[in-house]
Amino acid sequence: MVEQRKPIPVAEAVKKVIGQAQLLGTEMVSLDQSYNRILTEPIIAKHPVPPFDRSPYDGFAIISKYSIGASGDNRIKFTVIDHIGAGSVSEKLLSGNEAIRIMTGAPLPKNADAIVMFEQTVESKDSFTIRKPFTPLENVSQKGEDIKQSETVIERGNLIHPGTVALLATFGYAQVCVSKQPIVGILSTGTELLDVADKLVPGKIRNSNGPMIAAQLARMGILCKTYGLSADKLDKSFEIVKKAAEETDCLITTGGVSVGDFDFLPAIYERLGAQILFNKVAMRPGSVTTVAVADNKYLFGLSGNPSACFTGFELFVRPALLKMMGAEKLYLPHTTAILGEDFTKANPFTRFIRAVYDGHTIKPAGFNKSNAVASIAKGNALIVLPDGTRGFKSGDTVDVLLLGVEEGSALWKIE
Ligand SMILES: Nc1nc2c(c(=O)[nH]1)N[C@H]1C(S)=C(S)[C@@H](COP(=O)(O)OP(=O)(O)OC[C@H]3O[C@@H](n4cnc5c(N)ncnc54)[C@H](O)[C@@H]3O)O[C@H]1N2
Ligand code: MOO
Ligand SMILES: [Mg+2]
Repeated sequence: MVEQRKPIPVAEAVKKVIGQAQLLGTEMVSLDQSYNRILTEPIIAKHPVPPFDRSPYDGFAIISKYSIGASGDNRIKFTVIDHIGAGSVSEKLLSGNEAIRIMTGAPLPKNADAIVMFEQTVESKDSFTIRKPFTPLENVSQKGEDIKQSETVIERGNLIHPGTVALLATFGYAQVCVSKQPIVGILSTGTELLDVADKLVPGKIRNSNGPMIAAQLARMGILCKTYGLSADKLDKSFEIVKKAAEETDCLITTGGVSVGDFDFLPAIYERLGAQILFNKVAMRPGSVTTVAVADNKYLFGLSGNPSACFTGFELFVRPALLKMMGAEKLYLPHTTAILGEDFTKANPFTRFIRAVYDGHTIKPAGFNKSNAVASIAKGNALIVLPDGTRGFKSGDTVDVLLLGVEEGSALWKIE
């Protein structure tokens, strides 16, 4: 008799998975190695930004009150007494209608309080005239206008992206405290599997799941240990899984999780004494996705079917690894979009359809069965259709999860 499995809703499955995450420690990395890592402490402003009042334009620094009364009919003249570029400080004090020629980024001279852009002047040798009055602080980039001293600019748990790198550099973080990364193993199970470089022979296919998952991890900045291929032999597979689980924080297997005669992952989990969090999710593809925990380590039993495998990674593995790294934004960013074509197939389970999203409209990325490969390659998003009996029409608004976005969302929006 085939085993009857009880499907649980996707949201519940996600919750169960992230509930098991064991926090990894922290480590220091150099700033140039910090991209894509998770900050373990907030970035607090060590000084104001900018650190001094400065000129945002190429022009002249003046004392604004000496420009009062300037107009087209009454041009006021200023005499230039010094000349500075960014990186230099003028030691001169202005008096009356004196000005300092100043370039963008240079600090405002001591008693100047306004900047006149070159375009606002008529220049002669060592002097210029203006035709409008300037107010105090006009055209001045003020100290702290971007960031106040001691302000928490970025909270801990955020991903370090190029903007974060710029901020860290601004405050002089040559070393950055980030969370350690999980050691993740990948094992592709299936007697039918060949290596990428192998020639096709009858009944066999090349392993596409292993390299795909390695790339999904790489997209998160995580390296992996590859355990290669394992034929569907219970004892042998058990030994490899046991060893791989010992050597990693998280082992991702693909294939062998369903109810087939050669689907041995359920038996392997049992032999390991692993706690099964679930072995059926009310979703398509990936309904047979199984997640277990043994010795505080994750065992992700992703389906062998490529689209199911891909989806299982994005929905479950990704947030779990991010949670282990102390990240706050665990989930694929959610949006809604207009369905660009009919999708009439009814859904007994929540359906995740690999799709092409152009920022407004979204369309399924072609052949969309669980065993499809092309749609994974073509898609940049997942359409999420709720369970129910009706199909969906072109023009309907649908839920969308975005793929490949650097930083995730703190909220899970799918039931
Ligand atoms: N009687 C039932 N049969 C099946 C059920 C079920 O509920 N009752 N579930 C179906 C669903 S849904 C899926 S999905 C698959 C899941 O199967 P497994 O996770 O056990 O995976 P395999 O049987 O090992 O392989 C499935 C399919 O994927 C191909 N595959 C496997 N590994 C790779 C790889 N590394 N690269 C590329 N392709 C791979 C494999 O050759 C099979 O074609 O079970 C259904 N059956
Ligand atoms: O797990 Mo299967 O992918 O639902 O089709
Ligand atoms: Mg199977």
